[in-house]
Amino acid sequence: YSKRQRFRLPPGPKGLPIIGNAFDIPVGHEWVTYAKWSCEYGSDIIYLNIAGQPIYVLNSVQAINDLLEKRSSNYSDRMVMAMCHEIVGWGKNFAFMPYGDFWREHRRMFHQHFHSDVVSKHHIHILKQAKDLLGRILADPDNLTQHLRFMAGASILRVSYGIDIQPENDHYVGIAEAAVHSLALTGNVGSYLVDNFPILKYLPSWAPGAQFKRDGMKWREQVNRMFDEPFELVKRLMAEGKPSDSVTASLLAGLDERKDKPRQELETAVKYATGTSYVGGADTTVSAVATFVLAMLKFPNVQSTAQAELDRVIDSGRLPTFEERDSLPYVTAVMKETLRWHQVTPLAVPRTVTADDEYKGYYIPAGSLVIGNAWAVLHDETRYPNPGSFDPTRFLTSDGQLNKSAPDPVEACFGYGRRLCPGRHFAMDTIWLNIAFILTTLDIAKPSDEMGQPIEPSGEFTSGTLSHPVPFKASYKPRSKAAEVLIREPMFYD
Ligand code: HEM
Repeated sequence: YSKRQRFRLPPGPKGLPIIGNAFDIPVGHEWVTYAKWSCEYGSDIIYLNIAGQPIYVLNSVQAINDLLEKRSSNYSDRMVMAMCHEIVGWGKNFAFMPYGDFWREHRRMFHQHFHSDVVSKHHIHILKQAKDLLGRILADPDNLTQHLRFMAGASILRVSYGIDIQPENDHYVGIAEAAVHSLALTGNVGSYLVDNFPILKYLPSWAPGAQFKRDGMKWREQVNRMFDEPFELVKRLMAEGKPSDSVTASLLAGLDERKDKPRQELETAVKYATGTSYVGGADTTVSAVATFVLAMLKFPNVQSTAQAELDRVIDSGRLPTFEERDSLPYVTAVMKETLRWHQVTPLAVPRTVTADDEYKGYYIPAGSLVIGNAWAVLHDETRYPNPGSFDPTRFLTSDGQLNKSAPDPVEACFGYGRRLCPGRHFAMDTIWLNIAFILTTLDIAKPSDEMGQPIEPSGEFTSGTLSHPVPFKASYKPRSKAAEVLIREPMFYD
């Protein structure tokens, strides 16, 4: 009896011998099923096991705070996946590095250039790309995702390496996109047999059945190019006495004072830390701004209320600035609601447990995978009533100011504890400004079909670590002649 008590596990679907819950886990939108199970089993912590790998899904803000925040030192490790991290080389991305000193070095370097007090030095690049986006949308309204990718990729590459990318077929974007493609193919636990049986990684590439090794080596080259090429460019320019104004150049310059570690080791950390920013920052921002546009189609009253606020605060003929953020609480609430309504990363990035633990009388062995279900937290009716509705007023007081005591989606949408997204300030500034620029200048509406009927967006989202709105059509019209001029005229940051 005492042994059974000691190894008591949380409730969850029963599963089959050996393979466990392999067939219970839904193929898509797992976050919704996990939240449903949580209600059905009456437990905010759910247990699953896939072929012997224990998985704990946390479905409440309390469980997430208790484990991923308060016991962060035990819950900050990542699972090493043989295919993605080792063979293809995505282990260079510090978001996937095991918890420890090596990861800490990268995180510290990244933090120096993206924490809340310094992120404003990147505003000029965010402004330029947000303004550029307006013209692109207007010129080619059917390719929103492509324009958002340009906006996000261009600002992160400029900030990280000082690279101004070409409007079409840019070399560095091409390299990064090719590399990121392999992350989508290999990044999910269980996509490759070698993840469950790591011994297979020692198979030679030529061996029958080792196609994964051959693919892996090809993808590895792309990943290496993504980390190496822009970094080498910055180094070359520095050697020629023409250092770029960039995070990489600044971190490299700072290494001259470091005597605690060999130079080569520190340079590698700079390379990996800045290389991670494109992967962490490009697609995530794309998803968030696309979600905002989708919400404007489905909730036109929100769009008009936000535009009324902008018209009140911003004189006609100019764009909002970051300095005016405090005077635009409704626009800020739209950004918060965008991040809450649908999460870019509904299950964040899973953790592994370093040492055996116990929570609410349940046993959590070392090596378990722990998933914080951000979607469940941000759709918890007790904290966010009527969670399916896009309602920015949930973050406002009755007199229209930001309500400091309302729950904030940042509690879950950027992850948790020591591995909380370090790019969140940059991300929120980018999303806020793009929302403010779009609402100031453009009216977003459902386009009409041949019969003149409005085309409804499906309102669906893709599955995977990163979730995007399924592509939808929208029409965009300048809100006035002045807005049209504003979009076309160069600004001081162009
Ligand atoms: C809407 C935008 C974004 C969302 C929703 C998002 C979300 C996340 C999440 C959920 C994690 C994992 C946290 C955890 O394990 O608990 C993460 C990690 C990370 N993010 Fe973001 N992110 C966004 C934008 C960015 C941007 C713009 C950057 C870079 C400028 C960035 C850089 C990173 C890095 C470097 C990590 C790894 C942190 C670590 O493992 O220590 N992210 N992000």
